[in-house]
Amino acid sequence: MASLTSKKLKSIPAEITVPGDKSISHRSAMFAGLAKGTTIIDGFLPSEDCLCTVHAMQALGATMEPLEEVEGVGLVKLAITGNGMKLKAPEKPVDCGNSGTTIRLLSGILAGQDFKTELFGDASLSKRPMKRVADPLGQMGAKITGQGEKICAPLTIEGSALKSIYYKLPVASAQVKSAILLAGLYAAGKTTVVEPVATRNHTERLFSHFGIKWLREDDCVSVYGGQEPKANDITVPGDISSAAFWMVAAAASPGSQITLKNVGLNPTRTGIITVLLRMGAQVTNSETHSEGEPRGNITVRGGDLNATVIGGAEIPNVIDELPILAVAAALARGKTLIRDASELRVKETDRIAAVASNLRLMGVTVTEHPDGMEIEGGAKLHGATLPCYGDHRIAMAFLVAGMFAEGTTTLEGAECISTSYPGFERHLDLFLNGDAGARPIPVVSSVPQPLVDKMNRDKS
Ligand SMILES: O=C(O)C1=C[C@@H](OP(=O)(O)O)[C@@H](O)[C@H](O)C1
Ligand SMILES: C=C(OP(=O)(O)O)C(=O)O
Repeated sequence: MASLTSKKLKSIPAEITVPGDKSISHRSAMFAGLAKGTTIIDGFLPSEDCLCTVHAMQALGATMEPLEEVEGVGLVKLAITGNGMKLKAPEKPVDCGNSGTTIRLLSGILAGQDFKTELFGDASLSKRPMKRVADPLGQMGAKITGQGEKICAPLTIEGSALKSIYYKLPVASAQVKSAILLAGLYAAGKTTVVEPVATRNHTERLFSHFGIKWLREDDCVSVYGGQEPKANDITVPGDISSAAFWMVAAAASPGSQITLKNVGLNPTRTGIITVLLRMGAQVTNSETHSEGEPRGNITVRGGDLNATVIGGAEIPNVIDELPILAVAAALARGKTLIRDASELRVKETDRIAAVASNLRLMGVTVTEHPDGMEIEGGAKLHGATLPCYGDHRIAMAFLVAGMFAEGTTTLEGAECISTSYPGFERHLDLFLNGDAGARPIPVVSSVPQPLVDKMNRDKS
């Protein structure tokens, strides 16, 4: 198993451009595969998770042409050609890898097909609850079966002619909301999802981009069935959830400054900026583009961080950033409380238990609660050999923690980082060793044949 090592940080680079947004890349590939005609996706995130979505859409009848690759990162520009909303039955079970977004959103799309599909994933995905999508999609008329009470993968999805529903989400989840809205496109009439707390709205924004009408009234999001996405080229902004690691590294380094270039600034995702500001970092953003998915540069100036409380309606907005915010809390003065975040227990691993255990191994006092944790900031961190629990966000968060610890910190099983951040190691190196060893990242515009073969592998 690959391990990655971190040590005291040498310098904060002036600028970093993180790869494309994961949520938007998944959805772009799905919508493009449902549209008749060709959509060019630029700034695509070629992470393991998003490639699973591309392979799935290929297995369901869409075609994909690779257009541009960045060395050490992967395919960042591709063309997807769909044949409309009616997909082709796949020849074999569809592999969703480690990706909750892939399996849950695809379930919504497959609920409206006239065939049966099997979806499976890796050991981590197979433990995550799919009942949250099986229940509403079942009410719409699809037949979804899975393993045990939580209806875990492998799932079988037997699509049918769907009926629309009015559904109150029992948990704040953009994946569940999106699965229902996607199924709503296949249902007669108006499908409405009521959110207990607002979650990321990329599906809605992409509906607009692909010409699908939807409406938001208070806490309700609705879509009418019978609409079909229209192919429309898209440029994906950088992922604020990936930028978060470097934002915290800079925020906790008084006197330093970093600019994260071309990051998505959708207000349903920028909670990390609010939290870091509250903790005492200086954070500014300059929006360069406000249509569709807003984007721009984020500049963080480090300072002495103070403890805070993170909870309530803020949680869905920082859900994937909580591991690295817990690291920020360990570096801050005072006791930070994270609450209302029990959803962290059903991610790639139990992120409350994993963060608490790894922080303790580095010398931090942490009290675990069912829905969060209390972190005593200000202790001197010491390096340690830590597990990732197969979770990319745990791996990256603790490699950043290692930059503030005495000695070295080793994350075992760090290959899981490719789930969301190809090229992470090269960026980490800029912090640990400075610019000296860095090479410019070449863009290869004609994609090498082995990659073309790899990308087309699942078509057969
Ligand atoms: O819709 C999405 O793209 C996502 C929603 C969130 O999950 P939940 O919907 O389970 O909260 C988030 O944790 C995940 O990384 C991506
Ligand atoms: C939870 C995550 O993703 P997913 O649910 O798509 O596996 C994540 O990226 O942190």
